[in-house]
Amino acid sequence: MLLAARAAARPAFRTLSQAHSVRYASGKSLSETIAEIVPERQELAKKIRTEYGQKSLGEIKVENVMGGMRGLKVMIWDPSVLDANEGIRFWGKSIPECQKVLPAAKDGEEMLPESMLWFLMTGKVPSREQTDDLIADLAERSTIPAYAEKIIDSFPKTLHPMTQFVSAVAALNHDSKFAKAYSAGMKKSEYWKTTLEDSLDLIAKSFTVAARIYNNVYLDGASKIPALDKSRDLSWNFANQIGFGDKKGFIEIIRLYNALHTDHEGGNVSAHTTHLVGSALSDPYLSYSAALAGLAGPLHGLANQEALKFVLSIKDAIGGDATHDQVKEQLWKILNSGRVVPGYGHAVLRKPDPRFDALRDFGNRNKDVAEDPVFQLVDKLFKVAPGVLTEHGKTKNPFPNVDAASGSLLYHYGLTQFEFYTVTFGTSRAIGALSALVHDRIIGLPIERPKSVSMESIVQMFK
Ligand SMILES: CC(=O)SCCNC(=O)CCNC(=O)[C@H](O)C(C)(C)COP(=O)(O)OP(=O)(O)OC[C@H]1O[C@@H](n2cnc3c(N)ncnc32)[C@H](O)[C@@H]1OP(=O)(O)O
Ligand SMILES: O=C([O-])CC(=O)C(=O)O
Repeated sequence: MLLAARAAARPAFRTLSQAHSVRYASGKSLSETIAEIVPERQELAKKIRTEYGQKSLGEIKVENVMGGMRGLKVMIWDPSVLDANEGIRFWGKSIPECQKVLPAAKDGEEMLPESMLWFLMTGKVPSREQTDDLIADLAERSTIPAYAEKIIDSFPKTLHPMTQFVSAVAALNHDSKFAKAYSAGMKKSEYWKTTLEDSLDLIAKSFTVAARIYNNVYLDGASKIPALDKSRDLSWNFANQIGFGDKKGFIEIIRLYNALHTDHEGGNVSAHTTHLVGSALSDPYLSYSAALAGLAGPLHGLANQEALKFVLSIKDAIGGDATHDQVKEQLWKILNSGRVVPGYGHAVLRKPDPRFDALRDFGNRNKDVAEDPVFQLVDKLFKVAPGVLTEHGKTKNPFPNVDAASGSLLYHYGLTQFEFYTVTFGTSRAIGALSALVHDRIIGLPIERPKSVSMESIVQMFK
């Protein structure tokens, strides 16, 4: 009776765009929901420009310029803000708050990257039905064109999976709706719409691209990839396509992993790169491909591969039951050799990363993970490394970041090829970075072009 009343009250089926035939049975599509907030976001941008345009957000010191611009408030990023002590908040909500309110899959408990995507794009928590509609919409977009398949299949197996990912995502710009509309004379006020279309296409296809790379590099090649099941979410299909479709725990960790890694405000290398390249009105594919190249650096996303490599090296050298003193010894070894401890430290955070906490909590909630010696070693490191790093005295933050835990969970479920881990990070980061890019276009941000100075000019200025 209730269901029938609800169905009767629903507006007619809507489509997200002319290009897609997915019906948003829940009512307004994602695009229509964003369109509703466009006037208020533009109004806010106008107010900020006119009323606060001449206010100062802080002083720029020479140490900032010489120190990677740390701490300078120099860009707008609306979907998330990072606090040094609390960690990330998405539109004001902490990770535990998001875990409470963002819908999970019908067959799972972890928040879905799709519900996080809706939230990041709109600032509104999606209903169960809206999440289902977005899942269906993305599923329709997730097939990759034959030319892109050919390109991916032509890569040598020895090419790092991230390099393959960077190249494949750039090549997808062949079908960019933004680039096509721009060259046909699209008005500035319309930019956000095709940016959104490209972003949703890219997000959906990135999972299929990632699975294809995995099959080519580690399995029997593309011809053996299971077909996409368009009734399922992106993480389920990704897991299924790389051979983990029957592992519920793996599917759930992939969902949580993808939801957690989406966004970390604007200053990190991958988010900032998307924003910077996008500011030249390069389309979302080119912008995000550049971001992936940054994510592939060992001080950023590649640290998750490096962190697991380090944990396994301790296990190989000493065994899973290493004592705290033995772990300490390994930490000093790496520090004394002049290397960084991967998975520890952060440019902004000054407390343990709440994403690390969420992943550790997942492990502790799942008995088979909690009993895994590799996961237990991660836990031991967490207890020992902050003290060692503090004694070492260099890093401003001796605590773990997200990369300290993520690899051990993937490894536990059998995804042992850690050179692939950053690709999974990349499927997730697209969701946050591209949500922010849509917002850049909504408020009409200009090309990014800060002023640089030479060292000689600094000496000249202050001598
Ligand atoms: C998803 C992410 O991207 S999270 C970050 C992932 N990266 C890592 O885990 C790699 C290890 N960590 C690091 O290299 C750093 O902590 C970074 C890159 C994350 C942050 O860098 P910064 O903001 O420059 O850190 P900070 O100001 O604390 O650095 C001061 C010094 O401590 C050192 N330091 C920082 N972290 C570590 C660490 N984990 N191990 C050893 N030394 C460290 C720095 O190398 C630097 O040394 P230097 O003066 O000789 O150059
Ligand atoms: O914020 C940063 O600089 C790095 C990071 O943790 C992320 O991008 O997820």
